[in-house]
Amino acid sequence: MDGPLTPRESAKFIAENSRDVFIDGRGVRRVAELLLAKVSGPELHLGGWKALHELNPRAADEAALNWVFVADTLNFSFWSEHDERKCLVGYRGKTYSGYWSLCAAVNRALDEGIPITSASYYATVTLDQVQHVFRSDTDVPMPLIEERHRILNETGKILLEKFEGSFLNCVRKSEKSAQKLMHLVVESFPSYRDVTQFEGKRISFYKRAQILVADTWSVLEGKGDGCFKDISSITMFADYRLPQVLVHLGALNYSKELLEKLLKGEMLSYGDRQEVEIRGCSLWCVELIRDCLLELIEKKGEKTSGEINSVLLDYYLWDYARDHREDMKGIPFHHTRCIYY
Ligand SMILES: Nc1nc2c(c(CN[C@H]3C=C[C@H](O)[C@@H]3O)cn2[C@@H]2O[C@H](COP(=O)(O)O)[C@@H](O)[C@H]2O)c(=O)[nH]1
Repeated sequence: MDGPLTPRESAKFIAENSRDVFIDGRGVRRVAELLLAKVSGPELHLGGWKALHELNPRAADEAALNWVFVADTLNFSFWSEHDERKCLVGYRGKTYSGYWSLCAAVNRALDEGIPITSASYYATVTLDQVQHVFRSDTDVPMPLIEERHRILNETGKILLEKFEGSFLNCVRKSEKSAQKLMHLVVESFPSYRDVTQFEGKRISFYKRAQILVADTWSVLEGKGDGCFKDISSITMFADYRLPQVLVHLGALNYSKELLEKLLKGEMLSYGDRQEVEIRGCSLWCVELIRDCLLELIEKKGEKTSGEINSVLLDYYLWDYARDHREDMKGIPFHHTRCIYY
């Protein structure tokens, strides 16, 4: 049986058939112009992954790669039903929420001597131990903690069986191809199979597999085993934050019916038509923003600090969403509880 459409093909197909989510061409251009001012700065540069985020590893070694692998294996579903009551993790004097609460908990465990990034540990870690490692400072636990436990055991066992317990071996098998690494991860680890249906076609987003490839490229600083010649074929990562920021910036719009549903906080299930349209149109929107930005760079002869690709645009927009949480309060994000994003 043929595989699903690639994430990029999926996004194009969804955007062409979407009924409740729309890309705004003027908004795309406005975002590209916002980004043009940043192309020579640190935010749109590979080095930003370490320079701008204190919780990310500083090193570019096997241990740092195993850190990235665990973080991206658990990189899903941090949103809470009531924003004022959520999981928080205090680490080295700062309090972290959302995705960063996961990273803070991983670093806290390592500081406590718990080898949470070692497959030989998490392949058989117990639920109690996982609840301890990812404990919250509030009475709201990290969402889907049982699923996280199941996925750690499953993923750890496979990493031990197929890759001698080291994600570096998985990276090396991909021979410096981002696409090969993405597909090797999806084939090897079931929890990364972010695939669903739309209008009778099998489509893929591979959100966690793509961000794993991107974070591998970043932690290895684009050098050695992380020198992916095709990193620009990786698309943005279809999560629940990027749609929110794209709507906030005017590049994406929802139908009245969908907006009302989201404002009420109604849940969408993984694979629902509207959930797929939100993810697919967001992905395609970032591809169009990238195309427009590359045109502007060409036209204006802007100096860039390296190759501009969808990975760096995604990182920038995700960080922008984090930094503009207050301004975005009125823009709902879609609530889907799943292990894929
Ligand atoms: N599209 C996209 N989605 C991303 C990320 C990241 C973390 N990457 C950072 C780490 C190092 C790099 O420097 C990146 O800045 C997490 N997520 C997703 O967001 C959601 C969590 O959001 P909140 O509840 O607000 O924390 C959840 O679905 C999670 O899977 C990204 O980069 N892009």
